[in-house]
Amino acid sequence: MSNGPLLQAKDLRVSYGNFEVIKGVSLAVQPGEALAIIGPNGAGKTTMFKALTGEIDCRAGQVMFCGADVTAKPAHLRTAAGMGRTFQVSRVFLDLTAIDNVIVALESRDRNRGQRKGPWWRAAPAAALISEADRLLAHLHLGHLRDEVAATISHGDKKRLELALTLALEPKILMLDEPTAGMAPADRMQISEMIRSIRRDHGVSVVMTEHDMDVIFSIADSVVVMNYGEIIAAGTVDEVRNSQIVRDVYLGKDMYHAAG
Ligand SMILES: Nc1ncnc2c1ncn2[C@@H]1O[C@H](COP(=O)(O)OP(=O)(O)OP(=O)(O)O)[C@@H](O)[C@H]1O
Repeated sequence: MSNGPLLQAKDLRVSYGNFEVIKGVSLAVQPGEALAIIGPNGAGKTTMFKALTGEIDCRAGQVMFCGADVTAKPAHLRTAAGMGRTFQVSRVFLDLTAIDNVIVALESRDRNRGQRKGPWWRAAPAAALISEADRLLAHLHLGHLRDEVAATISHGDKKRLELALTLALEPKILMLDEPTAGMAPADRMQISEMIRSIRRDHGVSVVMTEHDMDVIFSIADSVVVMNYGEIIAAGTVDEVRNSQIVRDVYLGKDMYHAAG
C-alpha cells in the first residue's frame, strides 16, 4: 500500500439525470483517521457516501483506495479490498441467529481470501470459526444474544450486530452511514464508545455520516461540511465547531450548544 491517504475523492461529480448533486468534491482520509461528513438534509452526504463505496457511478472524478484507482470498481470489490460498510437500516440476516450471522460473515471473509474451498452450504462451521464469532459478539456486547434470531432483537442490537458483521471482514476502513439512526440516546452513546474502542483496538479508519453532533464530536478527528453538493468547510472537529459559516448554515444555535 502507498504512504498517501487511505481513501481519496478527487473532484467527484455525481448526477441523478440532469440534476447534479455532487459538484466537484475532493476529500482525503488518512490511515487511522475518522472523518465525518455532515450537512443539512439534501446536502449530498449519502450520495457522496455511495460514490465512495461504489453503490452509484460518478459522472466525473476519481476514487482512490489504498493507492489504487477504484472508480470503476463495483461495491463488492471495494468491500473485498477492505472497505467495510454499514447502512442506515441495518442489513443483518433476520432469519439467522446472531452467532450464525457472524459465522456467515467470517466465511465470506475467508472465501474472499481464497482460504475457503468447496460449497458454501457446508454442513458445519469449523470450531475455530465459532470461537472467533463468539469473540466478536462478546467484543460488541452481544454475547447474551448469541442464539437469538436476529429478527427478534432490538434496533440498537441489530445495528451492533451489523457492526460485528462488518468487522468480521477485517476492513481497513469502516464506512458508517448514520450509525446511530433511530437509536435511543443511551444506545447512541454506547455505540459511539464502541466505535472509539474499535478504532483504538484495530487502528481502523472511519468515514461516517451522522446527524447527531454529540456522536460526531466524540468520534471524528476531522469534519467535512457539505451544502448543495459542495464542501463549504473542512477541518478538525474544533475548527468546524467554531466556524461561523458552519454555525450559520448548519449547526444552528441550539445544536451548537448541545454539542459544545
Ligand atoms: N435516487 C435519487 N434520484 C433523484 N434525486 C435524488 C436521489 N437521491 C437523492 N436525490 C437528491 O439528491 C440530493 C442529495 O441527496 P442526499 O440523500 O445525498 O442528501 P443527504 O445530505 O444525505 O440528505 P439527508 O441528510 O436527508 O439524508 C437531494 O436533493 C435529493 O433529493
